[in-house]
Parts: sequence; C-alpha cells; structure tokens
Amino acid sequence: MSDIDQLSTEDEAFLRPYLPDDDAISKKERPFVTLTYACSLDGMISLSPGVRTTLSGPETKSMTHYLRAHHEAILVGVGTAIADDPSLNCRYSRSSSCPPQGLRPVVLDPTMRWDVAGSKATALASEGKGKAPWVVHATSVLDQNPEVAEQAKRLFVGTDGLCDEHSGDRTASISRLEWRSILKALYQKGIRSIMIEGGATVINDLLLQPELVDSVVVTIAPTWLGEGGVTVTPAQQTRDGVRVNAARLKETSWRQFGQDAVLCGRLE
Ligand SMILES: NC(=O)C1=CN([C@@H]2O[C@H](COP(=O)(O)OP(=O)(O)OC[C@H]3O[C@@H](n4cnc5c(N)ncnc54)[C@H](OP(=O)(O)O)[C@@H]3O)[C@@H](O)[C@H]2O)C=CC1
Ligand SMILES: Nc1nc(O)c(N)c(N[C@@H]2O[C@H](COP(=O)(O)O)[C@@H](O)[C@H]2O)n1
Repeated sequence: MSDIDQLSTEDEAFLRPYLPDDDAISKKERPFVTLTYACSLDGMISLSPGVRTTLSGPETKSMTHYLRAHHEAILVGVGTAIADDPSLNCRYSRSSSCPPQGLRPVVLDPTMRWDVAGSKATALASEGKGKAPWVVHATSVLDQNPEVAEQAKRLFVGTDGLCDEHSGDRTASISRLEWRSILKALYQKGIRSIMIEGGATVINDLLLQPELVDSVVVTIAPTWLGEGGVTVTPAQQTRDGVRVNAARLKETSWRQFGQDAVLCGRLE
C-alpha cells in the first residue's frame, strides 16, 4: 500500500498557479524551476548536518509527491544525496496533466563524491519504481576520470551548459558551477521542468537568484529543531554598503495541510 494519498480538489486548486507553465517555459532556455523544502519554525531543514530529519507530516508528504508528479526532474545536492540516500521517485498517482515521461532524479555532484551505483535511487530504478539518476559533474573532473565520460547518466557542465568528452569548456571551477549553466545543460537534455528540493547549500544559493526560480513552495512544520541544526539562511546582502533583506517572496498564498502550513510564492 502507498504512503501517498491523493490531494483534494481544493488542495490541487491552491497549488495550480505555482505549477510548471508551458508559456513560461517556452520563453526561456532553461526548465521551469520550483524550489521546495520543509523547514521548522526556527528555519531549519535538519537536526544537524548530514542527518535525515522528517519534518513533513503525511499530508505535506503527499503534497510533495503531487508536485513531483507535475515535474520532469527532481534535483538535490550531493550533500543531501549522501546524508539522506533519498528515493527521488514519485509515488503519486499520475493524471493526464502530469508530464508523460515520469520524474528524472538528478544529483549535483561536481567532484564525484556520490556512490550512484550503490544508491537507493538506482536500486529503485532497477526495480522499475523510478528512473535511473543522472549525475551532474564539473567538466574539470574529466581530466582526472576520462573513463567516466562514456557513462550515459553522467552530465558534464561547463560555463555554457552541456559539454562532452571531446568538446566544450573545461575551465569550470571544480567545486562551483553556475546555476544558469546547470539548468541550460538539463534543458539541452530535454528537461522542461524541475523541482529542486535542497539541501541547504543549494537552497541558499538559489534564493539569491530570483531570475532562475519560477515558484517557491515551503512546508512549515509546527516544531523547533533547536540549536545546531541546518538552517535556510542565504548569504547576507548589502546595497550601497547597507544591509538589505537577502530574499523575499511575492504573490504568496498559504494553506494548511494536516498540521503543517504550506507557503507558495515567487521570488521578488
Ligand atoms: N527538510 C528538507 O526539505 C530538506 C533537508 N535536507 C537536509 O539538508 C542537509 C544537506 O544540506 P547540504 O549539506 O547543504 O547539502 P546540499 O544537498 O545542498 O549539497 C551541497 C553540495 O552540492 C554541491 N553544490 C551545491 N551547489 C553547487 C553549485 N552551484 N555548483 C557545484 N556544486 C554545487 C557541492 O558539492 P561539493 O562539496 O562536492 O563541491 C555542495 O557541497 C541534509 O541534512 C539533508 O537532510 C535536504 C533537502 C531537503
Ligand atoms: N518535503 C520534505 N519534507 C521533509 O520532512 C524532508 N525531510 C524532505 N527532504 C527531502 O526529500 C528527500 C527525501 O525524499 P524521498 O526519499 O525521495 O522520499 C530528501 O532527499 C530531501 O530532498 N522533504
């Protein structure tokens, strides 16, 4: 039996304005991006670095899988892939409004730290319960690992999108890729909508790039995790030498799902 329930028509109507929209996609050379995560009342997403922490209740877990059903890919950073060993699949019953090809898991792992073959996502794919993950690397790793270039599920990203072992820029920093380039590479591979679920490094980075994020969906759980947790806190921003807010949502809507609140919006 599935742990994921169908959403009510009211829940679906609440989320609809924030779902991927074909008109918005066709105007950009990147996928529609939904940034989503669950946090506590003290703004934390896990109890401590590298610890998988359940914050969503059953209703918001179903809501997350509904969102997954409406995207073509889901991305997490390698920190999350190692800490959580996530399934990254979709267990929501798909409808005709969902993309037909199913959800592609993507892990951002510039320096090849993740054991893709030993992961739960790969095991689920081999059981037919999800698609095989793609792993995004910096092109610079090709020089140290030329043999991996032949593996279809590895995407090499340079300063202007997708590269292969024979062409493209190899100067991208080994530890840092531009989000515009990552998204362009995924678009070049046919991905038209992507849900980015974390972790903290990825979320903090993207909250400062409103031009690359179309919707934000935050689950707020009625609990405080306490000191020492992993917080969503983008880097501080200044304008003319004066501190200003780092990021802010506009066009917001709230709804209660079980014991949790869900806040949707778009970055200003
Ligand atoms: N409650 C929730 O909704 C969620 C909670 N979590 C929690 O978050 C924590 C993990 O967060 P965190 O450790 O920050 O890990 P992340 O998942 O954010 O992964 C961070 C790593 O991803 C790579 N990376 C990130 N941005 C870029 C970029 N622009 N270019 C290239 N590589 C990049 C880097 O890898 P490298 O170091 O190799 O360069 C970086 O160290 C875990 O405890 C997890 O449980 C995670 C997701 C959701
Ligand atoms: N929405 C949400 N609520 C929580 O309480 C969470 N801990 C997370 N974490 C994210 O979901 C991934 C795990 O999900 P599956 O194993 O694929 O079901 C995890 O990797 C985080 O990205 N999210």
